[in-house]
Amino acid sequence: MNASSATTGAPEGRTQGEAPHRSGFACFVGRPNAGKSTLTNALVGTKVAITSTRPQTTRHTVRGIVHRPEAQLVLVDTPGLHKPRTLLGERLNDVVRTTWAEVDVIGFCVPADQKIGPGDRFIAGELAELKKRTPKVAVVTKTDLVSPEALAQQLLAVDRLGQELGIEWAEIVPVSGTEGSQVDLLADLLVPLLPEGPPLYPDGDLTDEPEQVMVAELIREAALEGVRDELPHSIAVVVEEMVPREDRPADRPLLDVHANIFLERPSQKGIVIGPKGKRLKEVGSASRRHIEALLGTPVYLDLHVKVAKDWQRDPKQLRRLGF
Ligand SMILES: Nc1nc2c(ncn2[C@@H]2O[C@H](COP(=O)(O)OP(=O)(O)OP(=O)(O)O)[C@@H](O)[C@H]2O)c(=O)[nH]1
Repeated sequence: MNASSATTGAPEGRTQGEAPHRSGFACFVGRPNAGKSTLTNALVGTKVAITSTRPQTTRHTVRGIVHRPEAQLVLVDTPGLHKPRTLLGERLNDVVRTTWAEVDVIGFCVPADQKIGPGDRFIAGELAELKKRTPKVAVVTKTDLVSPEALAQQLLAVDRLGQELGIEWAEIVPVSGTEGSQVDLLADLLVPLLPEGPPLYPDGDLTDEPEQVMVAELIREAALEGVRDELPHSIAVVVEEMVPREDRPADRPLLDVHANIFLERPSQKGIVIGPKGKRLKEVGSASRRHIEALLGTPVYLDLHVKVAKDWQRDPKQLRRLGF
């Protein structure tokens, strides 16, 4: 495809074909809780990646797509890289490294409100080792939490970190995902780092993640809300079926969603289900609202809690649960 046919809708004042259309993949890396998912959502403008106040909740590679007249930026949201303790941990790290090797630009996220620590160094060290000369942009996140002076210090610290490790940051950009501040600027800076090429996805697509996986993530997010620290890594959600209810009038459709919440141990059931099933009901209604918003249709959600013993350590179970 030539450049001009891909730049339809170019802003006024720019003739078509002046700037070539660019498209490609970007991913944000950084320690758990660095604000990667929030930033992805802010860039895409809708809730696609899963955020949580708990670390390491993003398990699936969720892509958000930023559509611009002159460019298409596909965001690949990777799980936090961490020292593997279980088979699942190892797989997650493999997923992260594979993702890094495939993208056109990498955003290294460091929260503005925390000193650069061993976690950041570990990841930056891995980035420095990357064989491919993929451009790397340092993103200082959560700028709304700090004073301008503290932010300036953090920008300098990130610059120094790059020099120490031999990483040449293509840009160093401060942003706030929650406030949306400088998010557009970040997109503006990422776009020129993408290769020339036609759009990779149809206009209007926000993500190519299968709907069922996104629905499962929404349920998992609701199930994690407010539970003890030991649970997050023990919960997996599988959507077994999503079917439109038959015999519904065309103007009042209903989607039946059947999903299982898998836990590692029977003792965890009580936490998720709650007294007289109260918590599970709350999980159901909270996630149903999000699913309805995502899919734009009323949903009947049928949730079951099951125990899949030690699923994190069992390759067969991991595959069945989609890892
Ligand atoms: N104040 C403020 N909080 C933020 C901002 N970005 C993220 N947060 C919060 O920081 C926490 C972690 O954000 P996430 O976006 O889930 O972080 P993540 O890097 O994707 O985390 P993992 O999935 O664990 O790797 C959440 O509680 C967010 O609400 C920001 O710009 N400002």
